[in-house]
Amino acid sequence: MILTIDIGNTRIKGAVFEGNTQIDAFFFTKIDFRKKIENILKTHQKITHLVVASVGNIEKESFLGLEKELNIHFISHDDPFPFSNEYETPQTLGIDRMVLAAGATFQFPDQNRLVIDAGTCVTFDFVDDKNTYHGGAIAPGLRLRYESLHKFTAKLPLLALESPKDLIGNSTSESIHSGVVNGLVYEIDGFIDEYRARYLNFIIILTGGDTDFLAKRLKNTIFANSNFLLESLNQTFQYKIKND
Ligand SMILES: Nc1ncnc2c1ncn2[C@@H]1O[C@H](COP(=O)(O)OP(=O)(O)O)[C@@H](O)[C@H]1O
Ligand SMILES: CC(C)(COP(=O)(O)O)[C@@H](O)C(=O)NCCC(=O)O
Ligand SMILES: [K+]
Repeated sequence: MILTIDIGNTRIKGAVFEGNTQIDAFFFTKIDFRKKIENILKTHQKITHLVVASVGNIEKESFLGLEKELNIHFISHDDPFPFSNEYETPQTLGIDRMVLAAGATFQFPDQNRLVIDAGTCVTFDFVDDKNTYHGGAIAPGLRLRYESLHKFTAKLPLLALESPKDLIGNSTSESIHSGVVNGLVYEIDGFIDEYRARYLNFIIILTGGDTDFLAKRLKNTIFANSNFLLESLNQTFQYKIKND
């Protein structure tokens, strides 16, 4: 069994896989991280491998000692990936984005794919039907937009995510909700339309912490799967084992 861990800039997510079947899932905070891992290992004693994709600031030291019981692998740029990479700066490409591109390649063969990950940042990643990775976009995520409006102004309050009542915000709060939520929804739909002008057909996968909130508000048809990164991490590791 494999314990996959995705360390993002907001949250740490984990899932246990037996082959391709997910049998458990977790959220961690930085503080309870180590203890929680130890508990998971106790609950699932058949875990032999720990596979980590990190763009956050938990360092390898947090895993110290676990390598006695487990085979630990940090996914890196040097691992085999199922696409050819045309990013001009492949060494600075986020490992999470590489894993998402790999998952899209495995799960949706022989087609153009656009992966949208609505996490701390909203990332767009495009892999074409010849399995060439092109890159995409990095934009601020929902929570980050609320926080930046507050942080970089004198008068704007910090609000929790809420559905705007209308397009036209009739108060400070409603104006912020409209600007953040409607703004991001139009932005994502706008990006998809521009991709469609270049590539007639492609499938769209939406993932990340804001998946469910955004999915129902987009006009485009997408595959919504908030678990896509962890599934892709499991598949990327299995691909590595086969190709090593
Ligand atoms: N419990 C939660 N804590 C923080 N953010 C959450 C939570 N539930 C949903 N979210 C949303 O998830 C987004 C962060 O997504 P996530 O996939 O966890 O980010 P990352 O992978 O960058 O750590 C935020 O924009 C926020 O709106
Ligand atoms: C863009 C990101 C910050 C997204 O992180 P996340 O929202 O998943 O926490 C991460 O993929 C990253 O650090 N990328 C490096 C730059 C790049 O991908 O080109
Ligand atoms: K992201």
